[in-house]
Amino acid sequence: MKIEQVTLRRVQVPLQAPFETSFGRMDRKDCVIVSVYGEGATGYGESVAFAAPYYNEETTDTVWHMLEHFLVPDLLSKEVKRPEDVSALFAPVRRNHMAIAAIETALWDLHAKQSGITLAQALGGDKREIEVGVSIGIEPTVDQVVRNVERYVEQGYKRIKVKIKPGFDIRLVEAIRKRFGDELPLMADANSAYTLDDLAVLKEMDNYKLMMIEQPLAHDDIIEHAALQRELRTPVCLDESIHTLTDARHAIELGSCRIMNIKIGRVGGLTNARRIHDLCQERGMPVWCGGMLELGIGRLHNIALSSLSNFSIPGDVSASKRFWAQDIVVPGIEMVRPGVIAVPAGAGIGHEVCEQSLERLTVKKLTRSRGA
Ligand SMILES: O=C(O)CCC(=O)C1=CC=C[C@@H](O)[C@@H]1C(=O)O
Ligand SMILES: [Mg+2]
Repeated sequence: MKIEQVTLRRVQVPLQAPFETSFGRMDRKDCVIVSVYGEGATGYGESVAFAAPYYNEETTDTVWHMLEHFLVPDLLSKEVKRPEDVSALFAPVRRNHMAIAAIETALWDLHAKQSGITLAQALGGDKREIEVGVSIGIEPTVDQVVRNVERYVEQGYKRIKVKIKPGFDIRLVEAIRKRFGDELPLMADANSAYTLDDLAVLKEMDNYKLMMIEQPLAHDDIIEHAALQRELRTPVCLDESIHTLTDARHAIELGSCRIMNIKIGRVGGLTNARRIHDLCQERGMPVWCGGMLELGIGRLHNIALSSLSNFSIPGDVSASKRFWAQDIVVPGIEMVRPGVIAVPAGAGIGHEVCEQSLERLTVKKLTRSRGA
């Protein structure tokens, strides 16, 4: 692969409406867009770290720092044959997975474009369409969340995920079941808000036929999740706890979960995401693709990844209008039928990136060239 230049842009975009989880409330996206240039093509990546370190330890500032001082200089001083080599190139770097993923995903896009194939094909995905779900934040009242669920059910989303926290859990799922019945594919995401002292509440969740409960316990735990899973009929799904292929293997072997959420950023890029997908497939564990309130670039990477066959549960891969008045990709991401998004047929991520919108949203920019 020829890589001649890299540009970093920090962009800030308001969300259509604030998004609240057990760890806080967000009202804008603040991320780094990476453009890598080579042989007349441009590959794009998008960092998924948030501005503050409450989902994981990375932030937009740490991502920028890692890219500027370590990852971009490293990449521009070495030869990379295939995007898979990037994981090996950055293997000596401890953690900072979201910074690594921001540039690794851009290289996958560049590689697919230089090869004239779709990103899904480059990854080995064969689905033409994917079923999608939506993630709904915490609101001041249960009624407001129920109204939001109604809106997204009407839009056809195939799976509804609601955010829960202690005191805003049983009442919520009970109200949703009462309004929509047991057939609605429903799950809850706790973002690590509980401990084993809350076992009674978590066991009560078993009464509501949830598809799964996501990351109920500590962000860095797989031991207590295994103990919890033994107590619950509802499958536990791990999100925050899985950073590496080894974490995934340990969680499977310990019985810490029955479903895995794969986020490209959390695991350091598409190569590792695919490895975890393959391992879960071998071990009979279904996976789905988690979202991080991405703009179009990140969403298109998620769509390509979701084209792999073991992504058998609809992921958090909602359409552009879920979060954005106007996306940075053209066309924006839309459903082709209720709850279904087409895997793009164009080379790489398959949609154009609107460079004008990017420039307008950019608050900081840096360009580095090979040999400069
Ligand atoms: O991007 C989406 O559509 C879903 C967003 C979402 O549910 C999450 C984003 C970021 C952090 C968390 O709150 C949560 C998750 O944990 O999966
Ligand atoms: Mg989650």
